[in-house]
Amino acid sequence: MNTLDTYNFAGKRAVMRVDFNVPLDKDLRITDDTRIRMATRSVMKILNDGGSVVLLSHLGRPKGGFEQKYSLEALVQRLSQEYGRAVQFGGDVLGAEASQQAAALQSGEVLLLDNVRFYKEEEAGDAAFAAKLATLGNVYVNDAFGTAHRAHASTAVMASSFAPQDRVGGYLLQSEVDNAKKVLENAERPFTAIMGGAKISDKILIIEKLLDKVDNLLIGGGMAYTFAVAENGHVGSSLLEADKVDLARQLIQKAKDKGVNLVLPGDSLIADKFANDANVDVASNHHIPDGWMGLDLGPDSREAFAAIIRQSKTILWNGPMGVFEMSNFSLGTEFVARAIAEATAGGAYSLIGGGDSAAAVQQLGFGEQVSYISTGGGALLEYMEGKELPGVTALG
Ligand SMILES: Nc1ncnc2c1ncn2[C@@H]1O[C@H](COP(=O)(O)OP(=O)(O)OP(=O)(O)O)[C@@H](O)[C@H]1O
Ligand SMILES: O=C(O)[C@H](O)COP(=O)(O)O
Repeated sequence: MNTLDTYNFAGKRAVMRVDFNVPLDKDLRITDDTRIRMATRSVMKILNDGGSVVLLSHLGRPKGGFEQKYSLEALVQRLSQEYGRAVQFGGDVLGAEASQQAAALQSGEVLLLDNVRFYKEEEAGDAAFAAKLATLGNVYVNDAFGTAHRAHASTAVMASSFAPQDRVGGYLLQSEVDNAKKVLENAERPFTAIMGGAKISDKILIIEKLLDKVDNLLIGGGMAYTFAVAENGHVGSSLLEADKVDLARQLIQKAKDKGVNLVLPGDSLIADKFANDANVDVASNHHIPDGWMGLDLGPDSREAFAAIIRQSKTILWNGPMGVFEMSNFSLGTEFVARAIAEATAGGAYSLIGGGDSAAAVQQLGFGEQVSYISTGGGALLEYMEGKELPGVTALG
């Protein structure tokens, strides 16, 4: 892959795919700007070389066609502040204004175009659409790691409109791949993976893959209750994927066969409704009363999880341990985050992936105390599953 450091952008106009799919509140204010900040080094390298930049991104999942709530216009001010110059907004990616503004860019200038997903052709990976996007610049830079698992027009297909030497991987893309490789290929032992979040169905492939790699696999969050049922537990009204119980049973058996220490929570904080002001109690994960649901790790499990994490040398974490958005059910996630920070201070390598776990680590103030927080959710998991990332492959 060509890297930014080996390319001189003086006099060049880079069309750069970034993943600025950042969360916005109802007033269209950015609530987490991590993905913006993480791409800044790449943008500044091009500008400092004397090049100009045309930024392409998606935001959310529009139906195809303009929708204000998915417009990247909401980012212009933040980007201008980030790059220390007025970022121009060119609107519709295929509009006349966009191509005129792109053509008129001077050295050191930045143009942001609107959401590429306002065209259905983006997600379809349409070749003609991709070729039009490619006319916006004379060198293609992809720094959109978070979207590298999508074979879309702007993330992969348009690369082929450029000569191989003019397809460049950005710093973020490169460092994400390097960090993921470190865990996949050179993990120091004990290697512990912590999986949480809502659903097993999203994470089956990664769990299976990890069983070949890790010493400890800790499973928390909503998906733990399907495993509890697989062990003949009673989980009340906790989150349950009834059609995945057999699969959970198979994963438990596979872990045994492979000698992996699969750890399920022994207890949970249970609530009588899905709300922060619910009545709360503690129960064994196998004996949750009817009408109650497990919303966080219980006191024994959070200690047990933390103890294993503290003794680990490589740690991969994806998905919160409970409904951490509600303050009364965030303690399990906080224990895990703190234990990871402690292990990291003691020399362990820790990689955090997934939008919610990354947000949790930042919110709890441990952002600076882990080795790497990935900007990828699905992209990181797919890479870890051993799948090729089209966004990376397209760069050659
Ligand atoms: N016990 C539980 N019951 C219900 N929901 C839960 C439970 N534990 C965690 N969750 C929910 O799971 C959600 C996160 O799951 P998800 O699988 O999306 O995590 P992620 O992989 O970190 O995030 P992303 O998909 O954004 O990358 C959170 O909203 C959290 O409230
Ligand atoms: O947030 C993400 O994971 C990326 O921006 C990809 O978004 P998508 O899942 O809508 O393709």
